Amino acid sequence: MTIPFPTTTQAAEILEKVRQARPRVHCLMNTVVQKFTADGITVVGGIPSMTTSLEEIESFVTKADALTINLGTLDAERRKVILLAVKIANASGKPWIVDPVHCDYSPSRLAFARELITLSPAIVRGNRAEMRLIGEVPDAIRIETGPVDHLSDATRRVRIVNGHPWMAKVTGTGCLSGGVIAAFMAVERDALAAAASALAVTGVSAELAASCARGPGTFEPAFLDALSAITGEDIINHARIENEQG
Ligand SMILES: Nc1ncnc2c1ncn2[C@@H]1O[C@H](COP(=O)(O)OP(=O)(O)OP(=O)(O)O)[C@@H](O)[C@H]1O
Ligand SMILES: Cc1ncsc1CCO
Ligand SMILES: [Mg+2]
Repeated sequence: MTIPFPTTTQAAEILEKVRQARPRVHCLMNTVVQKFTADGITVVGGIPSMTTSLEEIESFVTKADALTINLGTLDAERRKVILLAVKIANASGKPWIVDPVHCDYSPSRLAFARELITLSPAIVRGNRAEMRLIGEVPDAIRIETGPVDHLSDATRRVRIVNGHPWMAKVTGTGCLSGGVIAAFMAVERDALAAAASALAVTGVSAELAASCARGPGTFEPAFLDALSAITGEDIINHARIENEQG
């Protein structure tokens, strides 16, 4: 029998650590889902900051515990601020995750995503179409989300089977997961355990939320309510964290 990695008990413990430590997460988030992402980080127990100002990014990243970079609304100014933020995060040992949103729509965005991947992110997360183009990421954890989330590093493969189809009907649940994963990475050095736990927490929260929502519109606030209220026991009872072989 293979032992699930991380166990549901470990996932519950990492969530509790987030709630105790209240990590600061700086987000270079697309303009579409800034509020939703900030709310997701807040209700799970972290403290978000969102500025994209070139003059201020050094101070914000220095004060943050982790960084999330999202390419959803990329322009020339954002490219500059992202590269500076990454430099500061790397120099100060802060973990960061990149979400290559819509890299499948634009060759220049794909090239920028690939450039970022050479700069040592802890994690690259995208949806199926995006990660198909990104391919392997030998020096980072690769996460492809969807009905089942697939996570891998050089030696381990994990899948998270939780979630609900309404997650795909609310814009930004993937972007939000980047913020939540960053909060979990801030308190757990093993980034694969952190990310698997974060996705189990969002997936189980979505299931609990869907049971009292009527559709995607009422699901969105119910999801934030569930992320706020979820207990360690909910995770132990409902998380489906599975090892993948090979
Ligand atoms: N059909 C589904 N069933 C269960 N969970 C799902 C389903 N589709 C997506 N999810 C969950 O929704 C979240 C977002 O995944 P998705 O792959 O849709 O990201 P995305 O396309 O990058 O989203 P966005 O760009 O809108 O932020 C993940 O946590 C994933 O597990
Ligand atoms: C729809 C959309 N466009 C740019 S970012 C974003 C949010 C989800 O990826
Ligand atoms: Mg996305």
